Amino acid sequence: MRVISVRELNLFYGKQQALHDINLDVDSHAITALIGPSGCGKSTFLRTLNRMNDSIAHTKITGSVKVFDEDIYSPQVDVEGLRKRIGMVFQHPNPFPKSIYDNITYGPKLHGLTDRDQLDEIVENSLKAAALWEEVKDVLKKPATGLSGGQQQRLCIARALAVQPQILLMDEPTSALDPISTAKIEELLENLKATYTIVIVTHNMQQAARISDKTAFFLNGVLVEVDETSTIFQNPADKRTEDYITGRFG
Ligand SMILES: Nc1ncnc2c1ncn2[C@@H]1O[C@H](COP(=O)(O)OP(=O)(O)OP(=O)(O)O)[C@@H](O)[C@H]1O
Repeated sequence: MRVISVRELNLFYGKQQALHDINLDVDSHAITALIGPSGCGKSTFLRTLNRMNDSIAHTKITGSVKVFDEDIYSPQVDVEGLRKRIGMVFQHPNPFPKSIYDNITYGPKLHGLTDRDQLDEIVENSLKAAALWEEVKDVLKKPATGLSGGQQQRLCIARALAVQPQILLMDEPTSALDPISTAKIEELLENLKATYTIVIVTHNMQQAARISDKTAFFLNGVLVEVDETSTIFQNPADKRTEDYITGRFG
């Protein structure tokens, strides 16, 4: 099933056009990887999917982004509600300077949940889903900032899951992590896709090849090609994709 449908999307930072006529569909319960050289517009595109670009001054968008058939740029859209449905995890783990427990309950409390038992359950379920529960279950009241980088990133994933999103956007979630933490998060994403739809920006082509079902290749703000990941890496249709994945540039 198609969850996100982007049509003729253009994005301008002031006079500079960063995205040109993007058309892309994202399937449910799959991992879609966005790859391409630095500055090609991957992060900009990712931010358009939950309106994170709203907070950047002088940004203009044309075209449409539909999530579950709803145009997310229509004036009636409740942006806070939208971001509850479409969670985001960033490149550098950014836990709040609070306890592990309070990091997870922050979102649910913001949305009005106060029942202690329900909050406890959310903490346990989210940490289990993010494969962190066993490591932290006895130190839930300790500061999140005391965790390792890889644990902090899994905590940020758990925090995103705590408000029960339908879609997870991830902007290079492992680029600041060591290989063991990266492997743990990749394994985690494989498991999460049974429940969530995931769109991930990655600089690491092997990572895209390992974990994603579909891969979209961006170059200079243009979506050059999107296809099954195996096709993109073994038999791309466009010469520019082939040049990039074989390391001829970027
Ligand atoms: N907040 C901003 N204001 C103005 N221009 C921006 C802003 N963010 C990005 N850009 C420009 O838009 C273009 C695309 O940048 P973007 O960060 O989306 O690329 P990227 O592919 O994610 O790059 P990287 O892999 O280096 O993170 C670049 O030319 C960049 O300079």
